[in-house]
Amino acid sequence: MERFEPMVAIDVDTKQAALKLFDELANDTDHTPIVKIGMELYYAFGPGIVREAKQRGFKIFLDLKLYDIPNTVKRAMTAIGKMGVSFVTTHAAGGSEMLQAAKTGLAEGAKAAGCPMPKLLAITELTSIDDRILHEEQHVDFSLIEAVQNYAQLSEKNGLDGVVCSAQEVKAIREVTGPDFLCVTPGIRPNLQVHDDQKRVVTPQQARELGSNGIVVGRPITLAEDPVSAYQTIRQAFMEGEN
Ligand SMILES: O=C(O)c1cc(=O)[nH]c(=O)n1[C@@H]1O[C@H](COP(=O)(O)O)[C@@H](O)[C@H]1O
Repeated sequence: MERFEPMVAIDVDTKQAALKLFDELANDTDHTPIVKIGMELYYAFGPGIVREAKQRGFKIFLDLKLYDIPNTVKRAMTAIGKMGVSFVTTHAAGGSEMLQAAKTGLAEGAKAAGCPMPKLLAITELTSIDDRILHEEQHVDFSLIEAVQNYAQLSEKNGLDGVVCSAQEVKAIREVTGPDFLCVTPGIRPNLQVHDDQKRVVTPQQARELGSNGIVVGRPITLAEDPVSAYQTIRQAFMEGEN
């Protein structure tokens, strides 16, 4: 099973804070994390922040969660495909036509720029959603696990490389998808007693045991007193199964 180095979500509000984290994390050259650039950094600082991360040798997970009509998603993905990033996200809820458009656009952009094709992942149900929100607010009649399984199947059928889900659903996803289909899992909390906006959480060690291909970790690293040491502890638990 393919297991990626942890993906560190650099969700910070200044360029200086982002560059500081890049520099600190780039120093551990034996275990370089994948850097996740999401909406906060990208909307504030644009493609320049992606270049800054690439210059330091990181693989980039550009997490912009595209969700729009197929034509708009295709064109945006074409632009993203030219950026030389390694992972990209869209929402499975956009449906098969949008998912295919995302893949086509991404491939066209990558080809035009001579970049490798990034791995295209679909968000299933955000890890901040629980059964109550799904039923009471979104009026979905299926269980969360069933909804996630459905989105995983839909994504695989439309040629995506994998999904973003909680590690809690990985086993259920593996029952309905092929062995190479990727499950990338945020909602990682080394201390499960900490309650915040994440609802479906597991420890790094549990994510490993549940068969996650890659963990996405933000605040447990970015807000730690020593982010590099927090990263190393989390990495070891996920990659080597030690706490
Ligand atoms: O696409 C994502 O990465 C994502 C999907 C999801 O369902 N839940 C989720 O938390 N994320 C991202 O993963 C990161 C989690 O950060 P922390 O909650 O601070 O560890 C954030 O950057 C989220 O945007």
